[in-house]
Amino acid sequence: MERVNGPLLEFTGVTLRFGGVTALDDVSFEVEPGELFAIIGPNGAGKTSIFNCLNGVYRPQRGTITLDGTSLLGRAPAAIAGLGVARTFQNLGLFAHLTLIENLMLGRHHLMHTGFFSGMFWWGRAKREEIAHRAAVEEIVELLELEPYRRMPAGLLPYGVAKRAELGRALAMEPRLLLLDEPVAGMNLEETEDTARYLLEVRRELGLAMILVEHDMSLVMDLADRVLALDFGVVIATGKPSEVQDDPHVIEAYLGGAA
Ligand SMILES: Nc1ncnc2c1ncn2[C@@H]1O[C@H](COP(=O)(O)OP(=O)(O)OP(=O)(O)O)[C@@H](O)[C@H]1O
Repeated sequence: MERVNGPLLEFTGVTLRFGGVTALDDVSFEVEPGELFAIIGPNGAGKTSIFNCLNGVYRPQRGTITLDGTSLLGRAPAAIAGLGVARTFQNLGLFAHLTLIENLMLGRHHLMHTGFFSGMFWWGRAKREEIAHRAAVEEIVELLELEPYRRMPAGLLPYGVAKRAELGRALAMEPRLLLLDEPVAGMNLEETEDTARYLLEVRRELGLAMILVEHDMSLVMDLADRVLALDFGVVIATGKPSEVQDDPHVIEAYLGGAA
């Protein structure tokens, strides 16, 4: 069911428990189409748990999660990816022995209709499909300025380029919602600035909604349209970056964590 108006993602009243630990406590937020939405919070606040609920790895005990009005609850991760939710990982999720292009082509796997046997019998159709997929991948290579690394095995890519290639693989899925898990973790200042530039470029070119989990506060404040702050699984503030930054609960959560 495709809706014309309203938020792309509705995450409503979600509670997730592990034994005695409440990882998410009645968490609600919405993401609009094309919005860059950031989630911040100290270690253990529940940020990764939100991603894992969104992509079907965890099943919350309470609440609802819908993408364009379609419930994501109870669906397997592959099915949720098929509905248009892509994710990048804190630790790289590329296949080290495959080239950059091959890794990006794998990102399109769920979009391919032609299997091995139908490929044998419907050679023409399979060929046309392959060409269309390659063209889509080449557009991403161009957008992220990855041309010089096309044929390099992913395991040999410099760290910053490998992170960009992972972003490319997620984009190759043609997602409607992209989950970015600490995209600048382990990067130096130059790589961080490059990443910010590429994320803005992706947003401008593709108009894609993104949720960013990130510890680098200046990146969040520069890029995000809105920010949600969590502490011990509870939402303590939601709003524009400047509002959240000045919120006394947020300051308290961060200073408390540092003390
Ligand atoms: N599979 C699990 N089993 C048990 N407890 C878990 C599991 N996953 C998360 N938790 C707990 O849920 C809480 C939230 O963890 P989560 O990883 O979502 O936090 P986070 O904000 O992503 O932290 P970080 O910034 O360190 O990545 C923590 O107390 C964590 O120990």
